[in-house]
Amino acid sequence: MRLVVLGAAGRMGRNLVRIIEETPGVTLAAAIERKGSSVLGHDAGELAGLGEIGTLVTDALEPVLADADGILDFTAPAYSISVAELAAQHGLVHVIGTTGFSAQDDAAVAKAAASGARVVKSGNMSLGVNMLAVLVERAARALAADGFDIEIAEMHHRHKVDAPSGTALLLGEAAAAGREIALADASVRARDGHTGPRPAGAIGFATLRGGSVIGDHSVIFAGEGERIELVHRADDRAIYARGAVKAALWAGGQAPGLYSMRDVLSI
Ligand SMILES: NC(=O)C1=CN([C@@H]2O[C@H](COP(=O)(O)OP(=O)(O)OC[C@H]3O[C@@H](n4cnc5c(N)ncnc54)[C@H](OP(=O)(O)O)[C@@H]3O)[C@@H](O)[C@H]2O)C=CC1
Ligand SMILES: O=C(O)C1=N[C@H](C(=O)O)C[C@H](O)C1
Repeated sequence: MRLVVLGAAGRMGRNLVRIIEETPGVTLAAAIERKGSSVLGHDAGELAGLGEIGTLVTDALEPVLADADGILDFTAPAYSISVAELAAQHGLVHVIGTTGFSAQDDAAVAKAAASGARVVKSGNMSLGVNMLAVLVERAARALAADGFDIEIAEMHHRHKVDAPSGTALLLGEAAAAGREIALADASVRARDGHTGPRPAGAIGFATLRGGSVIGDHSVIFAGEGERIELVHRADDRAIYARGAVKAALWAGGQAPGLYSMRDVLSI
């Protein structure tokens, strides 16, 4: 399967190039960066710490799509939406790891998936986080009648631009599904000043940013006199890149549509 990596010089882009190079059954079709980027013309393998692989970074996405099967996209929402439209036109697999989408952005991606793209979109492509989401949904369902409050805390590196993280929202959706409610009706995404007591049934979010933290997430079920904490800590961005490549290989065999990592992993 020939895969195009967008944002190839980014933190995730470099990991994607490394994982493609070591995974049987996939090859790097092109490495893309935006017009004017200082890395255009550089070897994508050099950027990824592999040495020369002969694929030079280019800003010309459309010409490479005719010879590609899929696109791996960890960039920014507006760009991911425009690429989803191209993926639909070319009938390609589009794996979207980008986070920070609005509801309107999500609708645009769903439209592209309904027009011919095979889209896998997830706030977190790792096996561990998607397994955690299964556990969170199960715990939220089992504890629904017992008055446990749900709080989701996340910490990421100082460069992260969106909050709460895509993973925190994915875990919030899992908790809401367990309680059979809509997350939008229950989520409390910020607290400041005299907030009053915690609303019953709220799903709260807390965001920390600093240093080089790759991604830590905790889902806390706080009851009367006891507390359950379900935690995932990422030690290496390769977990996301491996998940993205797995998603691309899986989506290649699916009908056009919008899929999640839980679909890919069958969990
Ligand atoms: N779902 C998952 O498992 C994971 C998701 N992510 C998400 O992936 C995204 C990227 O994260 P990360 O790699 O750390 O970020 P980086 O900033 O390191 O990389 C982003 C890359 O995308 C490029 N890019 C951004 N906007 C555009 C645009 N409009 N047009 C063309 N290229 C663009 C950047 O280029 P430039 O530098 O020129 O802006 C850069 O090369 C984030 O949304 C993050 O939350 C991250 C890890 C895992
Ligand atoms: O920006 C990041 O780094 C990450 N983003 C994703 C998110 O928003 O949850 C996934 C992971 O936590 C790393």
